[in-house]
This record gives sequence, C-alpha cells and structure tokens, in this order.
Amino acid sequence: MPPPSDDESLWASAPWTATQPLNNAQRPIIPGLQKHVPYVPGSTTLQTLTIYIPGTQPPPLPTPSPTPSDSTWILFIHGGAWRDPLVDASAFHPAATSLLLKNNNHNGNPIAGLVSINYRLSSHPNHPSSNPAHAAHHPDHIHDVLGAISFLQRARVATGRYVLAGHSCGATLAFQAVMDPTRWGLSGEMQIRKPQVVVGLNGLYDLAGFIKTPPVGYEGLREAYEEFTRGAFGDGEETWRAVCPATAREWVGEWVGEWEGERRKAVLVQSGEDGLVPRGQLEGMRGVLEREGVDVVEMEAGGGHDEMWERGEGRMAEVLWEVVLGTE
Ligand SMILES: N[C@@H](CC(=O)c1ccccc1NC=O)C(=O)O
Repeated sequence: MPPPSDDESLWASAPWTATQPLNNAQRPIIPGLQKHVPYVPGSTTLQTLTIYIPGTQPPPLPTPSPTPSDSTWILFIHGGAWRDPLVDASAFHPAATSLLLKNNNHNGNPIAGLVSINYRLSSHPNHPSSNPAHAAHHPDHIHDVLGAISFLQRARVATGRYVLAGHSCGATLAFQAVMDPTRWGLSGEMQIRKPQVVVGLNGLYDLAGFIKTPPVGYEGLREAYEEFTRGAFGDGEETWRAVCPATAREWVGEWVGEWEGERRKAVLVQSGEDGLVPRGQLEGMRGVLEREGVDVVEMEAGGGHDEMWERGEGRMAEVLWEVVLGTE
C-alpha cells in the first residue's frame, strides 16, 4: 500500500466525535460530528480547523465526501484583533451547534458542513508566550486562512458555492481571502476557489482611517487600535491601507468564481451597540463593494462586540442561517 499523503495523514490524525451543546447538559446531543484537524504538516497549535458535519455517520475516511451541489458549506474566521489568545476557533461552537440543530429541523438539510479556522496570532502584550503560534506577523494570518481553505478544497470541501464569514478581524481576513493571493506574496498554489458570499460581522475594514480619525465616542480606543495594528502589520501606514479591504487598491475584480453568472454577495452586519467597532467601518466597506458591483445586504444586530457569537441563540447563527437559506 502506498504511504498516505500528507493531507490524508492530517485528516486521519483527529477522530470524529459527537457535537455537544456548551454549558447545557439538559439539551440533547446535536446530531452532528466534529473533528479538530491540523491543516499543514508540522502545524503549530493554531494551524488547525474544526469541521462539523450534520448527522451521526462519519463520512468515508480520510476526508469528507463531496458536497451535494445544493447544500452549502459555511467557513468561519474568528476575531480577537489578530492577537487575543483567549479567542480561537471555538468561538464558533455555540453558533455551530445551533446551526446543526436548525439544519436538522429543516426539510432538505441545506447545510453541507461548517468549519471554524484557527490561524497563528501576533503576540499580545498582556499574554507573554513562547509558543511560536503566538508570534505571527502579516502575512502569516492570511497565509494560514488560505492554507486552511486550500486544504479543505483539496478534500472537496467548499469547492462549490460556499459562505465565508468572519467576525471583527476575521471579517478583514475574509475579504483578504477573496483578493489575489499574490498580494500576500503567495504563489499560484495558494489559489483558492472563492466564496460567492462573504459575511462580515462587526468587521474591521479601515484601520488607518480609524487610527487617523477615530469616530466620536471611540476616541479612547485609538491607542488600542494602533497597538494591535502595529503588532499585526508593522509600523507602515501604507501597509495598513494596502491590507484593509476598504482602502486596498482595486481588489474587487480579483473576487471571481464559478457561480454560473451569479453575482458576488456581501452580507454586512454591525451592531449599533458595539463598543469596540464603530458603524463607520461597515459604511466604508459598503461603499467600496457597491461601487464595484457587489450585491450588499445589510442585516441588523444588537449587543456588544462579541455578543453575537457568545451564545448559540445569538444573532450570528440567525444571520448565517438566513444566508444559507438564501443560497439555495
Ligand atoms: N480582545 C482584543 C481586542 C479586540 O479584539 C478588539 C478591540 C478593538 C476592536 C476590535 C477588536 N477585535 C477584532 O478582532 C485584544 O485583546 O486585543
């Protein structure tokens, strides 16, 4: 027998286990399976992803089975300002269990599967660490996200229409992922099939603009923004503009895919009660996307910055469910 390929060994290195709702033993087990998979050989602790599939039967090993064309994958990128070691792929778990439950109770099971992506983080001044996974600098974060998507697509996950969603800096990363990867110094092998729908939740889209002129009410955050921006992207203001989707030059034409003539869609969500991200971030992003011919839908949300993902019944699961039903 030939030795397994790197990818096969990575998929085989984690078992499928039954999904459980968090902190609520009274509820039934959600009919789904999850697996924590490293997506590069010799991965650091953060080059892993969590994959959830509906149902109780694992797909054929080592990789998930091909997706029926009428069901949708959702890929999620967590936030935490590129550096918060307390926020990781598990941020998606409450929404994932809620989505699996909705899927189970709905005719036709529109969700093919869900993925939450970990990526290397920059260092955090309040959390000193010797873990190499916590010493990343741009473009490491987006390299990892694209590496994860490419690993999935080699296993025929999210190769058709799929939804790429991100919260906060995860929304920045989601839009960076639809740009040409050569912007990040990557060769053609990191070309991914692009999502038809990008969902940005309380997203960061213009760091230079915030730092230069923080909006009224958010002035007190200027230093924090500058600190995490320098930590992730270095000291060059030009770089900040070049990497942020509301200020990067002419990138929307790079968002192309094979959706048979259908239009690109962006769903933007910004809570009016978010004490960390002002509404102006969404407005700048919306302007750029609409000028370039992307269909933009804005959906409502309330609550603090992280509230939409902290609970299963939170707004994020509802938004993603609506988006999935809209892609059918
Ligand atoms: N908890 C984060 C702060 C953070 O996540 C944040 C702060 C302001 C605006 C956006 C943020 N997160 C975006 O991913 C930190 O420790 O730096």
